[in-house]
Amino acid sequence: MEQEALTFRNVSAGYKQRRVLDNVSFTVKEGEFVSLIGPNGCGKSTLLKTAAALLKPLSGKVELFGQDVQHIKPAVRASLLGVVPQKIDSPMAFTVSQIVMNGRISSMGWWGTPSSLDHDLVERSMIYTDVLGLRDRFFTELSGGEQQRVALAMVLAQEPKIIMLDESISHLDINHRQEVLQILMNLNREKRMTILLVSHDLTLSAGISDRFLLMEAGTVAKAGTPAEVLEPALLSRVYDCDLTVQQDPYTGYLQVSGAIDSLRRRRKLERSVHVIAGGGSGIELYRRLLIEGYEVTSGVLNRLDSDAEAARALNIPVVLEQPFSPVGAAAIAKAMEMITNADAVVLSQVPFGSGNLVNLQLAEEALKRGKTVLLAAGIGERDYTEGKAAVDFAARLKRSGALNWHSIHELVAQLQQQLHH
Ligand SMILES: Nc1ncnc2c1ncn2[C@@H]1O[C@H](COP(=O)(O)OP(=O)(O)OP(=O)(O)O)[C@@H](O)[C@H]1O
Repeated sequence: MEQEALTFRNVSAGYKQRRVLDNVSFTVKEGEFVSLIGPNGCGKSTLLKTAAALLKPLSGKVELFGQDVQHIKPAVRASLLGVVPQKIDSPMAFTVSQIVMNGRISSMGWWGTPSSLDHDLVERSMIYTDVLGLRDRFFTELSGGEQQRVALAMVLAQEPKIIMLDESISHLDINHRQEVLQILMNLNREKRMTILLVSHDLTLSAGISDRFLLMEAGTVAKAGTPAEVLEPALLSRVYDCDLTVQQDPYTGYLQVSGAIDSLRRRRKLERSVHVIAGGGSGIELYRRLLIEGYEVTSGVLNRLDSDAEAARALNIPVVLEQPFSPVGAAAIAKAMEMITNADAVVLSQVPFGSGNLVNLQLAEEALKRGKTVLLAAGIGERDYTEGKAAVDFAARLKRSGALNWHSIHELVAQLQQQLHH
């Protein structure tokens, strides 16, 4: 049976103020080539740092070849695991060959003298990664792509059993990217080296990986073969945008792409959306609706609300009311005018209290005027009114034809369907 190279058992981990990984469990078997994918900030680098014992789990356990990674001595760990980070900060003026020789330090000790084997491994790694010509240059003076190749050379010189690469091919030109991937695939096939590659190039990764781990907000949303994970509905949800997956009829390779058609088509849509928000819940809606090409209006908002500030910065017309005072008739009339001019009304994930319940009345009026009304789902968790008035209101709105939305991607699709067909 294949040995488990890397195993996360119910691992939660993160930084002082912020828990990032939430009860993550998965296994990478020895000899597998796995791509770790997921949107910016979902926790891929944090996962690698936890695997490399640079971060201690808050709970759960990380095992490297069956041993708790926290209990493995650093020198032994270096013989098992090499990490090519996103970026290396070299504090001192090291030359390229000195940096690559660092990969050997754990096996010879800080004060040890490099043996001829060490020199051979360093030389070979530099040849493989095409950095031999840079050997006497200072690392800090290299380009981003050259630095990435040197970092890989250092890890290759380390001769670990598993290599983890954190977007380490992102700066490489197409030629060097192919070469580095070829090196990784050769090591994987010929030496059964286990590879865990953080990648944003889903198409490329699909062609070279045995399996994908798809992360979403600190959890593993799905693990499986590329075909199992590259599923348009799942990807569109996790990346919160429209993605398509096609299979090349000749090679059988999967290709993931954003909707280029809709990008090319994108122009002013001549449709307007009124957003009812508050407390910062409107900012992402404003951003996405403007990018999609809608005219946006918003309100009623409290004058000091962060959404009011964002709307001002984005030139979005808003109806404002003084803070700490009930919404007055003038503001309500102004908002109603905006709603009458809008094609749709979107309610954000704003919490409701007695002070802003009037916004739900505005939505009700919008429905009466035949507007499309889209309501963020889960109002029950955001209802701070007495007697759950907002929940009752939302139920009434739904009975009158309001639609629910769960993600901005879904909201954009619903608007498209309601307003453009
Ligand atoms: N040193 C740190 N201290 C506090 N928070 C951090 C630290 N490093 C990362 N984070 C936060 O942890 C979350 C996950 O970050 P991480 O770098 O793991 O994401 P990622 O999936 O690798 O993203 P990307 O695709 O952008 O590289 C982010 O919200 C990030 O801001």
